[in-house]
Amino acid sequence: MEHAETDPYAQVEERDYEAALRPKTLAEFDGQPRVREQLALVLDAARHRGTTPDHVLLSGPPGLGKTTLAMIIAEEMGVGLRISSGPAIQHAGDLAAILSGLDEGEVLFLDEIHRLSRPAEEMLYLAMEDFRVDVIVGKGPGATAIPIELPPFTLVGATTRAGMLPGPLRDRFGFTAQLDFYDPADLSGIVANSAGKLGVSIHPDATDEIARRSRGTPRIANRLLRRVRDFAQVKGHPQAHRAVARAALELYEVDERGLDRLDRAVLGALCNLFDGGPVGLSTLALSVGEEIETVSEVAEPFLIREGLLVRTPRGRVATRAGYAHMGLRPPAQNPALFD
Ligand SMILES: Nc1ncnc2c1ncn2[C@@H]1O[C@H](COP(=O)(O)OP(=O)(O)OP(=O)(O)O)[C@@H](O)[C@H]1O
Repeated sequence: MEHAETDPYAQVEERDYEAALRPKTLAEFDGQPRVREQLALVLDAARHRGTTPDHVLLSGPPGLGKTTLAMIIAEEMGVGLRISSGPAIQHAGDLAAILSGLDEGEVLFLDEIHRLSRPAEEMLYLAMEDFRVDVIVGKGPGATAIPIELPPFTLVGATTRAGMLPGPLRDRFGFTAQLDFYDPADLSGIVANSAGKLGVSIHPDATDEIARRSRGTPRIANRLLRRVRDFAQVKGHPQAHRAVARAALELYEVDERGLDRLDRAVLGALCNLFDGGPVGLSTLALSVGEEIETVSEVAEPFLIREGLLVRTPRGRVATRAGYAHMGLRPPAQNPALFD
């Protein structure tokens, strides 16, 4: 999903780094106060009733803490966690195997749940509602459905696109949370905590600088912290202060507002190649050599939120602020441009 690291060794390192920094409990989870409070209530209610918590749907852009929250739910309930994802489950049989292997009370985390195949999705309806799956044996008129009882479990589904989930699936989640981008103060706290876990000495000015450039996303904040830490170490600064953070982030092409290479490429292409638009998503993605999903789910939500780009029915359009940010002058006559 994320575009930054493509080297497999770097990916493993990145995963270990993320795992080391993941908050383990709800109390350690910074930001998203509403979601935290609501989720705490869902978990408390389940503890009171002595049942498994309701199924939970988490939606929001990548890197905001969906996987982390799934892990926290299992940790807080003192149960095991199984992890899979929509694209990994090709056939309904794959899902039946996962479900029937669950232990009582376990949490099943399904990432990218909007990408489940139709038969798997239908199997999930029954599993979520009645803790049962019907396994079809045989073909044609002789086929029979063998019901398999499942232990009660909690499904935690994650999606970057809640709108793409079919209604019947969405309706079967007892609790739905939309994760929002984090504000800089929360991100600054996350960076300070992460620095503490890593034993990195960092000045609050530098955590603020990192937070401001992290696009509202903890994953990016932690990643930028790593760049700043490396830079400070290599250049021999015992403490990372603001100037060190700025120099490190400039080196890695993260600008003042947090736009990275991909964001600038998308916005630059929109302004320079397409006169500000409107242009279709697939053409725009092609022009920057990226997957459509990467552009629409990683770059665009941030550019839209910053008021630099707008999605219209006719395609993507740059705003005047977008032009200004790229240091470009908007074309005199493009009636489609937004203010
Ligand atoms: N609220 C938070 N407080 C502290 N750290 C956080 C928080 N949310 C996320 N993180 C950190 O950000 C990183 C990414 O989080 P996570 O993997 O949970 O995101 P995600 O929403 O599941 O992303 P994706 O959709 O790409 O899988 C992790 O290292 C995690 O520790």
